[in-house]
Amino acid sequence: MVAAAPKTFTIGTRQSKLALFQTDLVLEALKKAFPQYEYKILSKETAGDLNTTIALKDFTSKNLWTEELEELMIGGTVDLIVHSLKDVPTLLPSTCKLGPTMPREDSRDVLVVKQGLPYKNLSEIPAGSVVGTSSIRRTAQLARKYPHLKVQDVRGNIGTRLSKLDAEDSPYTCIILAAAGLLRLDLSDRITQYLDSKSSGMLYAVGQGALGIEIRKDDTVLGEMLDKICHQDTTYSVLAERSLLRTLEGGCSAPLGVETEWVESAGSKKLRMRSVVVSVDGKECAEVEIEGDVDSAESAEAFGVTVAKALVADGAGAILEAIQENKNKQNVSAST
Ligand SMILES: NCc1[nH]cc(CCC(=O)O)c1CC(=O)O
Repeated sequence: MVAAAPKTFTIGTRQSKLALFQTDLVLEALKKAFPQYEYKILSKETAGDLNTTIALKDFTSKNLWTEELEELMIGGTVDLIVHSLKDVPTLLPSTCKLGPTMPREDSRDVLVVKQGLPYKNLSEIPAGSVVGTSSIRRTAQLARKYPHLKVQDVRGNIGTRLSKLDAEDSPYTCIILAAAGLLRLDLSDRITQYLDSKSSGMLYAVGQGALGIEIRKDDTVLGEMLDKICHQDTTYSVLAERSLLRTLEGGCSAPLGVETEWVESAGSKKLRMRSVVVSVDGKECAEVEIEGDVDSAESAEAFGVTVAKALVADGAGAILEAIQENKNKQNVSAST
């Protein structure tokens, strides 16, 4: 009798350096916890990778980075997909789900100043300078806190954005990126300033810095395996953040910033969430800071809903509606 070949799990990923690095983190953790199985990687360029000319906010399909890999998973060609959680829509195909996730990298945004320029933080950047970002969240928060700066689109993966910034004829003085990408790619020397509520008033994107590990909904084997390699604090924080985003129905293009941290309060551990919704011109803003008892997936999601309601009570609903109306108008004119 020949022994049966060990079971093989195929991990789907995008092909960017960051995506492959993150996939490797999951692969190594699985290998260590479950050495009896084999693992292989299937990497694929997605629509989001291939189209770098259209501004992100103008894409109509929300599932730019995830859809094609999900189709492979539903078809059985891959068993799990490793995403940047930030790029994963809040609503998934009905047969897919996110599993528990691994420890989060630094979740903050960072300022990266063009090579050779002397500025050490956002407040030192001179009026009229161009900040590169394609994110409506970063644009809106910059307009609110740093109205003297201009914003211009910059697309491409992290390496491409850095070259666009440093090019001699570049229009940019600086760009804003996620710390996580730079840290994971060993580019921390490019970080000029970490941005957060204290240093600059800038909050990060829901899920930023965390991995999204997607599996088939009925795959109890992989679900239990991920339980073994997961980090509960991260899993609960990002469940709360994604529940907030889903409740506001802003989708991935909402000008919504968050900042979550675990704090000791009156002898118990609580999840503190700051959150902001800003109009694109920076003139309107809803902002809250709440602490909640979070000790299960359910209470994490309920906490996200609580924060969303508080934001709406502070005016977030009107800001998001105005953005939606504007989009609808643009779509009508574009299609006639
Ligand atoms: N939207 C692109 C994207 N998706 C994930 C990251 C970085 C890593 C992360 O946030 O997990 C980035 C680049 C960036 O925003 O700088």
